[in-house]
Amino acid sequence: MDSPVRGTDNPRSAQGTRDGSRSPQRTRDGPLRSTDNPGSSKEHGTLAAPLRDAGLTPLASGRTAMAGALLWRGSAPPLSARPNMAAAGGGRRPLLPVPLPVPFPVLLPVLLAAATTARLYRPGHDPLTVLTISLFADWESAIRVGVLDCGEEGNYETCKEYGIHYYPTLRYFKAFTKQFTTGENYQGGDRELQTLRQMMIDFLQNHSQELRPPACPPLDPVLSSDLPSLFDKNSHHYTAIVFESNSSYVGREVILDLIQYENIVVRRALNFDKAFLEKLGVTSVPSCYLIQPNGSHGLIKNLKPLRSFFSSYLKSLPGVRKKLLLPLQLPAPENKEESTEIKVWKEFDKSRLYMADLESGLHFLLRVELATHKALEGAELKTFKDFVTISAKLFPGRQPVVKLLETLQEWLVSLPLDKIPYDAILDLVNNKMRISGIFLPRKVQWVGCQGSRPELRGYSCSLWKLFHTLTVQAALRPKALGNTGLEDNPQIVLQVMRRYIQHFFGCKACAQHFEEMARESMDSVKSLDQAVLWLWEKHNVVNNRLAGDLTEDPKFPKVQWPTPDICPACHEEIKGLHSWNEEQVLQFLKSHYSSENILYQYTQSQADPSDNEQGDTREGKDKTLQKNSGGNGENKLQEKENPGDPGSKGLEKPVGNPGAVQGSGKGAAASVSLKGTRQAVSFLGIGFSNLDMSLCVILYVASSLFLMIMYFFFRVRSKRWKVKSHRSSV
Ligand SMILES: Cc1cc2nc3c(=O)[nH]c(=O)nc-3n(C[C@H](O)[C@H](O)[C@H](O)COP(=O)(O)OP(=O)(O)OC[C@H]3O[C@@H](n4cnc5c(N)ncnc54)[C@H](O)[C@@H]3O)c2cc1C
Repeated sequence: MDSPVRGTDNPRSAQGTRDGSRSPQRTRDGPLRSTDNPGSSKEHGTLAAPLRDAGLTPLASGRTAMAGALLWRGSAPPLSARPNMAAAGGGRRPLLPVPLPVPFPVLLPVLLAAATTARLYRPGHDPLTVLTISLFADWESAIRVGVLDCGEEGNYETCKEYGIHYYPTLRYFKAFTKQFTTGENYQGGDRELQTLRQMMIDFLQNHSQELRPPACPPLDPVLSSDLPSLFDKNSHHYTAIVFESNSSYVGREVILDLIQYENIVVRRALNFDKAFLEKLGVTSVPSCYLIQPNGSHGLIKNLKPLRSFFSSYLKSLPGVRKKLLLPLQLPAPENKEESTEIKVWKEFDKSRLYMADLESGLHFLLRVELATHKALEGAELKTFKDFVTISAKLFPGRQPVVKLLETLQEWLVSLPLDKIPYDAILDLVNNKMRISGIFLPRKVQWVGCQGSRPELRGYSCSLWKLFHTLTVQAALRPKALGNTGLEDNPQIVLQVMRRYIQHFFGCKACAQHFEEMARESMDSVKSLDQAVLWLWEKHNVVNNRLAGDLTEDPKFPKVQWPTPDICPACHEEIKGLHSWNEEQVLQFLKSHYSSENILYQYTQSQADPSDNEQGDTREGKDKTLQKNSGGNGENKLQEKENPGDPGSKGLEKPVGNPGAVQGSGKGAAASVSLKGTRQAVSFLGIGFSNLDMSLCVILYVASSLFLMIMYFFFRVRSKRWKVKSHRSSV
């Protein structure tokens, strides 16, 4: 048999030909190439399995992760990455987000990859999901990878707690971390798989010796002086030594690839001791030298000097086996929720605008995207205020939603603070003050924005629709922004959108692209009509760029919009070339994004029992967990109860009056300092928190005391006066 190992019995007599040194190889191979992780295809028939295998047990299952080492609290690569995964992984099923918290103490190092269902990342650029797969297989006893989907309702609070603003975000948690921490941010320049692997190795190596995870073998190179001891004939296992340059990661990757295998020890050595290397016949690096259990040894030849080649060769050695690990407690398959979601398809008319999409977008924006910011100040606060102002004035929504926006706007205007904790805003959005007549549905209900898979479309679609609607409304009602300080600026909606995307939109790459377009031509917009057309045109530029991209929903291909079937007059042909009739396009946009074109089907009514308790997501967390364990989401519940119920389109009239709203604005202002209040007492339709009640009591006691003091003061005075007048009369 032609073994690639050319044995020599004595390393000191080993000869080698000098064929020039090779620089360390860094694999640029695709993350899912079978050679990258030979075991992966077998071990990861589905992507759900690796997560469960890794002990990343969904909290919903109520079970703990393996050895209690790890629990994840939230989810994932932009679910955006999921379709990519499926494509890149040759039919692998999408990775499931792991809706679990990182528990403290953390026993093993953990890499948390947070992302969102906003799925705004291009396939090749988001290796996180891929990373989790390739690492789960072999590195898991040294480091685990968890994926948190910040677009998942049950994870909103976690993402906020961990301060995840952009996607994907990578956080490291060192082993044996006892106290709660939001982890170390990965600040790396790119998110290429190879870079991430190397970052993880650096992270492991930076663990202090005593905090190094027990299963993590030494990653430092063997000293030249210690090398001869590795040739000890009495060892009963293989010893592989990867000779490499100082900057190479191949050795460490191979070490980690083999940690779950018995009968083999992998070490790395640097190529400093040239004379010794020569004796071993090592003429180039990286090279892999193998010492057999019987003491014979030699350089492994005919192998490409790549990590994957070294690893798979070593794993295939006779007697080298994967260690038997204790079977994990596997949770029940988690996917029910998603598959149910996909099945319940809502029929819709693509020529209409659905309020459910706009409200769901607002809900996501206010309760998820912005809520990950602990406080707003400076430019962010200004952007938020302006966004709320234009929405309050222009959003063609149901009365309770508009009232909510108006209340929020008045409250923001009335607050003389430079910095506002976002929790205070959320209290108002969640109507903690129980102000009658204000209400924003708390659920995502995509209709015209639903995707053929849950990770497609959704929020980013609704955000486009929201801003198109706002530009059109501004053009249709030019006086709407009067007295707001934002009037007389035809670019105002676009500018607010630009700043919103810049400061808050989770997809940084998208924000960058949008900013480039804005810088290029937004200044040229001179009228409200031009603003409508500018956004339409730029949206089509984005559509064009993303056409054929894996983020594209096959059921909703990226096309130049509006298509001839919904607006034939928008299209013209001049000398055989397509051209837009912009006048017609403007008319079409003004009609498409007008109030008259909005359908209220599938909107959630205030009477929805699940919305009666408008607690914040912290309060909802327990409920969410219960919900998750039930395996079905609220969406589905609602769909069952209200499958496109036209009755739900009722435009709820606000129950309260303007006064109530005004008063509540002040009440909400007080809530800035009312963090932590939980229970509320309802009186005359207005909610009072415990703190409110305590303040009332204090005020009551204080005024009673004041009255008593005044009483005694005047009594004493009048006595004195009587005595005085008595004396004078005597
Ligand atoms: C500001 C911004 C920038 C983005 N940049 C990127 C990026 O760089 N890379 C990336 O991968 N993703 C980006 N996205 C996301 C991407 O544009 C889509 O939103 C996402 O892929 C979902 O696509 P969709 O099929 O739902 O249609 P979307 O493009 O989201 O469109 C939503 C709906 O708007 C209507 N519409 C379509 N075109 C127009 C138009 N020209 N004018 C008016 N209405 C229209 C249609 O009814 C369509 O269904 C960005 C999103 C936003 C909001």
